[in-house]
Amino acid sequence: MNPLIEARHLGLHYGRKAALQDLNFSIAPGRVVGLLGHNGAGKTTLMKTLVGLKRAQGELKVLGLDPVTQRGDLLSSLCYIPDVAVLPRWAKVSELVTLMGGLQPKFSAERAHALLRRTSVGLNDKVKHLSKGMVTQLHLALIAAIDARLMILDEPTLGLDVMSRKSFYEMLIDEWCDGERSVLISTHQVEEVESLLSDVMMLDEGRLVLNISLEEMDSRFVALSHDPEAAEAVAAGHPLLRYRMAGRPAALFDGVPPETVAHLGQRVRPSLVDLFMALTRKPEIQPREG
Ligand SMILES: Nc1ncnc2c1ncn2[C@@H]1O[C@H](COP(=O)(O)OP(=O)(O)OP(=O)(O)O)[C@@H](O)[C@H]1O
Repeated sequence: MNPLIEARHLGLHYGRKAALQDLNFSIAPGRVVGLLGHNGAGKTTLMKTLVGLKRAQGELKVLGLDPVTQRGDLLSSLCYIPDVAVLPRWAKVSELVTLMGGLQPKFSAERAHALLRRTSVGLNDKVKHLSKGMVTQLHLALIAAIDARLMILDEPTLGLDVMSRKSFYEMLIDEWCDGERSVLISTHQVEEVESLLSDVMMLDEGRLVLNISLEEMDSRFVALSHDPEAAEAVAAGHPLLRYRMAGRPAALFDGVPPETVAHLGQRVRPSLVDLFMALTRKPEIQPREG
């Protein structure tokens, strides 16, 4: 199957600042990919590049098209919610549905109505009277009613409470993902999205430090939960990260822990958050030695 996104040696500078550095990746159909990274890691820049709002060096094909020179064609098969997404406050929901129908040939008003029935947003409501969570649900309903192959969401649930975030992701997975379409979602809610994702891409200061399926992640990374007395001996095995898991010290290894330390604790499954911390930690959050 042809990948929906194919990027080779992507790089982008803002003046002297390297925002994206030599990124190589592809996204196949039917994937739900999480794009994780600290503030300023380059997530928004990458997403803008994928939708043709920024021009990067290197080779990039999205749905087989060049996002800058073939942007018009690309936007007919791609949905994108930017991090600063806004809907016109004066508009009624029904007016937005009509507007979308005029703008997007692959938009289905019927589908939008069906999606909106899952939410507490009414067709006669005005955007300015909706809560932040309702506006986000409305936005997703409008975007998910487009029969596209790829959806790009930049921190779609920012500022929403936990219930609104949950219902947003439920609607996305139940109503839009069909095994053929792919979604790329950037988020800081690493714990919450872990169960939704098929793959994860981690950016750190513009570099792709991990690009892996959740299945591969499970088989590749191992955490060792151990007694406090074993801390020094475990540290000698050069783990990626030392941290605490369920109140006990733990160490995260890329691959099986070395024989010298494997017997010192119990092997446990590391979470995505553990891995994120290990691969992208900033000096201020590194565990203290000793
Ligand atoms: N228009 C711009 N001009 C100059 N520098 C920029 C511009 N936009 C972003 N940057 C810089 O590029 C880097 C990547 O920024 P970007 O917004 O892509 O990160 P991000 O991962 O989306 O961050 P956040 O999680 O805070 O939204 C940062 O160092 C940022 O300061």
